[in-house]
Amino acid sequence: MFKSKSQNTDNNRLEDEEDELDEAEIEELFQQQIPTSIGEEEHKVFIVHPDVKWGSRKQFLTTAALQMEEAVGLVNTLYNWSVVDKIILSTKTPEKKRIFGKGNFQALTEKVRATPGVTAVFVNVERLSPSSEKELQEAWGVKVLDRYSLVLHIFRCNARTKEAKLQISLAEIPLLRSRLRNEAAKLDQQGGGSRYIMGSGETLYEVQQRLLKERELKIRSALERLRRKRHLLRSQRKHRDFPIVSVMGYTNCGKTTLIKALTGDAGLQPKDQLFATLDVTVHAGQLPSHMTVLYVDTIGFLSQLPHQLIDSFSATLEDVTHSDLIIHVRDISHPETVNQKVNVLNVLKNLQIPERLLNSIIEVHNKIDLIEGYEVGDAEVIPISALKQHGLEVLKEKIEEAVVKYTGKQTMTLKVQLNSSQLAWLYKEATVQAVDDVGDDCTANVKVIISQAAYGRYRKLFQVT
Ligand SMILES: Nc1nc2c(ncn2[C@@H]2O[C@H](COP(=O)(O)OP(=O)(O)OP(=O)(O)O)[C@@H](O)[C@H]2O)c(=O)[nH]1
Ligand SMILES: [Mg+2]
Repeated sequence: MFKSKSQNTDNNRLEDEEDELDEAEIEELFQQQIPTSIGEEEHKVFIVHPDVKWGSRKQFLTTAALQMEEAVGLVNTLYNWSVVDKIILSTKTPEKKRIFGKGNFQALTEKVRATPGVTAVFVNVERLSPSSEKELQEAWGVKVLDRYSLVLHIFRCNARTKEAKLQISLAEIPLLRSRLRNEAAKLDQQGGGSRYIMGSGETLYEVQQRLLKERELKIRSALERLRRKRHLLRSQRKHRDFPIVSVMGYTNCGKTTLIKALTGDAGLQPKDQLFATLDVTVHAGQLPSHMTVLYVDTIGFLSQLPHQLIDSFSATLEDVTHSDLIIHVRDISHPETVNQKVNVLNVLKNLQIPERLLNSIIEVHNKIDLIEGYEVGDAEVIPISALKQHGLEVLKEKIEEAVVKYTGKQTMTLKVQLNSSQLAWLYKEATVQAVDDVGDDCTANVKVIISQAAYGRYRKLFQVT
């Protein structure tokens, strides 16, 4: 908790905290290649999507096709990777030890072996147990990946900031732990695993486990410190009273492009790849009445993002629960856009976002430039092209309307007596955006973002009509 008296002290503390975080240490944690990590080599990938049959054949095939498409998208995200072949297999137990039935497994093994150039098989399940990973690897003679290791690899390639790097290092811990357990079991079979290290009273396995635990604690405490810093920034932001608008949606739908278009922030880099944005970043933009709002760029959704990965990244979504408004961006040119919408809304519900905020969602249909004559059926939905900057004025008006509705804040220009305490009061109770036209009569036009309640008090206090 920060109990400093002035903002200045807070700032100093912020810097102190920053110093406590050893940059080199974070880099070391991150660079330490985990044994299962994939490296930078080129891969030609065979994708297997095992799925349990459910509903009608059509329903089954539709969902399986969406998930296969996502799997292909994941592989293509990596610039020197490509898909050589793909297959959907129905299975009874996709998450169990034996994923494939005997017949299926044999047929699959023959197919993989007969595929020229293949260097890896991506089995599209959340996690493979280390033993089945090993078994499949031996049968197919190539690297075997599950969604956890692949998504982690993609995150690793895209991580830029300290927080993202730490979160990835944390997400790797379960992989390291299960690998360690596996190795210990192997050593035990050979009769060496439980031997004590001379004089230490610990076995090798116990030492390794302890080191891993220490690594985890180190990462967690570094993350906690960053998080506290973010809380502080957030409370300072709140104090400034700028409305906060979170921009959310499926990965690659155009969130970053849209924020760039709304704010003109040249530092933003949209990319045609999944998970280009791994950190929550905040960018200021102006609405038609010149009210300043802060747009929060967020990590994109994916229908089957592994749970543990979501856990380590959910903290980054904390900011969203504190926003005033959500914009849900949809890539309307994507063949699975409807399923994607359902998925995003489900994730939002699971994030325990307040009801008020869920009701405030503005749905935006992006990439309309890719569909000739696109028309939305719903008057509440705003069609845009973030890339071509079409529809942005209408969107800004809609955002402003919603901000006023949900926050009670509006932009006003007030005529203020400079020889009274009016201006000081406004600085304290509202957000002063500009002070203009200081004339001879000692008045100024002051542009403020002010809540209805504060404006009521202002009028009463200074007897303004
Ligand atoms: N044709 C077209 N392409 C767009 C439009 N908006 C975004 N794109 C493209 O879509 C790709 C993804 O854009 P981003 O803004 O990085 O998407 P994002 O939602 O931030 O993606 P993640 O950060 O990975 O979740 C880029 O290649 C953009 O140029 C649009 O209106 N029309
Ligand atoms: Mg982005």
